[in-house]
Amino acid sequence: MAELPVQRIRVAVEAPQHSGLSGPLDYLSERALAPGSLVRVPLGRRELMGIVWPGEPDGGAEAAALRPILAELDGLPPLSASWCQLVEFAASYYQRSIGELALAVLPPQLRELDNTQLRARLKKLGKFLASPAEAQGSAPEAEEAPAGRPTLSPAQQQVLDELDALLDAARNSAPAPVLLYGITGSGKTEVYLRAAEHALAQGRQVLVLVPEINLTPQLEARFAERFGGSAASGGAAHRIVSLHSALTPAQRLRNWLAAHLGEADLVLGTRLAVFASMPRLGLIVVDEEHDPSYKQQDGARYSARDLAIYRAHQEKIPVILGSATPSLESWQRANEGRYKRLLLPGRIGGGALPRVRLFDMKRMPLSKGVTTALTTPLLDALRLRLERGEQSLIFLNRRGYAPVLHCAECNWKSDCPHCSAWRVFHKGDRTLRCHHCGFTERVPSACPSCGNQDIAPLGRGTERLEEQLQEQLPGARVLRIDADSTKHKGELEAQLAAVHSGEVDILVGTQMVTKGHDFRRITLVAAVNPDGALFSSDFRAPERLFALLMQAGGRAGRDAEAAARSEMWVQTWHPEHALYQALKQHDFEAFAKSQLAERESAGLPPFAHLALLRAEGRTVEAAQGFLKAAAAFAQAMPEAQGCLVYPAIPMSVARVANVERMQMLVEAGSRGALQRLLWHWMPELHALKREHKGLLRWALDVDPLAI
Ligand SMILES: Nc1ncnc2c1ncn2[C@@H]1O[C@H](COP(=O)(O)OP(=O)(O)OP(=O)(O)O)[C@@H](O)[C@H]1O
Ligand SMILES: [Zn+2]
Repeated sequence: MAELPVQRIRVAVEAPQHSGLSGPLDYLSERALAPGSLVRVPLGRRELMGIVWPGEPDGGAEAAALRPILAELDGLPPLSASWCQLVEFAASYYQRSIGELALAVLPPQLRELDNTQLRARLKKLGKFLASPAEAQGSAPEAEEAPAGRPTLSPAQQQVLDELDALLDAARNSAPAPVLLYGITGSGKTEVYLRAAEHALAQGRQVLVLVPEINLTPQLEARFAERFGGSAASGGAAHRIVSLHSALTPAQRLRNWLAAHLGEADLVLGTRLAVFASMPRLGLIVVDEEHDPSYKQQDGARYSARDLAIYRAHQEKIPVILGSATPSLESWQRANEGRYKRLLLPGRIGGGALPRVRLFDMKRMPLSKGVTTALTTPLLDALRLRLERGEQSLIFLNRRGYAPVLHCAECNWKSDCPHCSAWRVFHKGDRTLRCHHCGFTERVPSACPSCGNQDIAPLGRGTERLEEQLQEQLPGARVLRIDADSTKHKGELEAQLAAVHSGEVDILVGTQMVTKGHDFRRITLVAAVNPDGALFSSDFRAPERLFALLMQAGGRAGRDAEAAARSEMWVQTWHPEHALYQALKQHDFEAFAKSQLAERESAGLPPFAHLALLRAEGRTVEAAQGFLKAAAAFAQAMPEAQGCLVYPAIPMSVARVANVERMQMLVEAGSRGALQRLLWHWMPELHALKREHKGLLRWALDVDPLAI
């Protein structure tokens, strides 16, 4: 038999951008392969997974120089054209190579499989799917018995009607993104559930994004209760899977496969789930859309929220962004009419938002034996809750016992030898720990510098607050929830369950506990030390603080019956600050308006577009030298017209693990102008890296969140 002519096939492989291989590579195959198919190919001396990529092969190299595709993973339907397009867009927008991004967003285990292993996995998946649908993972029991489908509040009904109208009007075109602006406890989740029901009824899949892993169990439980096939859901079972980084590699692959094969109807996940392959996708929900966790902080620094909007547009499906404190980007787009703003103005049950009280620390009497966080009025308020059998939440965004240990004799402080930061005192395991590089030592019994026995903690973290509460309020059941208390699997779920079931009187925690949780018994939320963010050099710090405090306050009075006596306390040295004044009125709109006016006059996002170039070197000079050369090159580029390159400055924590870190901001009036500059600049940066030997790493962050 005559040999078939071999063909060129374009394959995306995981070659990092700096290798200079930015696009897919050509390989040879004896038969045509559908775009989106997974294949194994040689690259250098390695053999890797690749994805047959849509589009014409490069055709550059001689066929004789090309290598053959080794195998095709034939048990799976190919990734869809729109999935490939999403990846291609993200790679281009965030300046990464297609192959790097495409492979990085697949479940890690998938990349390792051969055909035999894949078949075994699919068989296992089949068994899993045959088992009765139940939430995957450890969804907590809902506290109250499921009430089935509640009657919608008039506001919820109106939102859903408007949503329907929007979809009707947008037949065959992409509906505008919906910004669901609803105060805390207004029933946004119920709106997501109904919108999901609608999509599921049409045979479509639904993707729900949440900012943090620890919010997935709660949401999963609510979706499972509604759609998981229990009596309350009316019997029709839908498969729900989650996708986040806390799953085992095997679970992640299984859930991904379930979505890809169209077997899972609902996918709940964190930012990485925005890349889930979902052939029947019909709705995307982004809960707490303002949350900074949607931005990936390394590798391809993508914003899952922004990609969700792109994906919805491309697939012509609705996307709902929900928040009580929308990001100023989204808020501005709604102001401009590009997003459709839908409003849930009141709490379910008609309860009020907690009364916000600002306590001026300058006028606070210092109570004996208690440092300033636990002021007399706060202790009284806590006692009152204890007497009434209600819960309180104290929010302090700093974990550990104290941020620094100090010797009053010689002024030694527990700095980290490797970072420009203090090591934090953790009393529980008697360590000094650097939260930047992880360097950990046992607490010295005397000052390492002068031998003084009397070294003392300065300041306070959650651990110390917990201890002080126990001292001041003996008998109160105090529980701390932060990254330290929840290191092990299952701890957070157990702790949250204890709060829900009323085994806790006072909850102390970092921002971990302020988000999303539907606590029913809290009537007092106190922020004891929030001022730091008011004076940050990051222009987004006030926006973040406002959102955090609104969200924290939103944990109080969620039960309408208790709403009237619910309070949010803010202990501050600056009660007159505009941010707190807006908070006092629960006035997000006034706050947004004033922030947007400031941003506009200062030429900051959303009125300008930013990229941040970061450089790391063993010395400041190495990092700076690279950035200076990069700036000089940019300034000479015709594409940089209308763009501004700022001088390089050290990052806020300049040295981490003995590496000096610098950053340089680039600003442009439009997205297009910024993208043009970056496109021409990137190849030069790769070349510059080779010239600057002292440079360890550089990275580009498009639309950076933390500056
Ligand atoms: N129509 C309704 N009838 C009765 N209860 C409802 C209704 N809609 C929502 N709820 C209940 O009200 C509570 C608050 O709703 P939900 O958690 O959806 O609010 P949210 O807006 O998402 O809050 P947050 O932004 O604070 O997380 C929940 O316990 C929910 O079950
Ligand atoms: Zn360190």
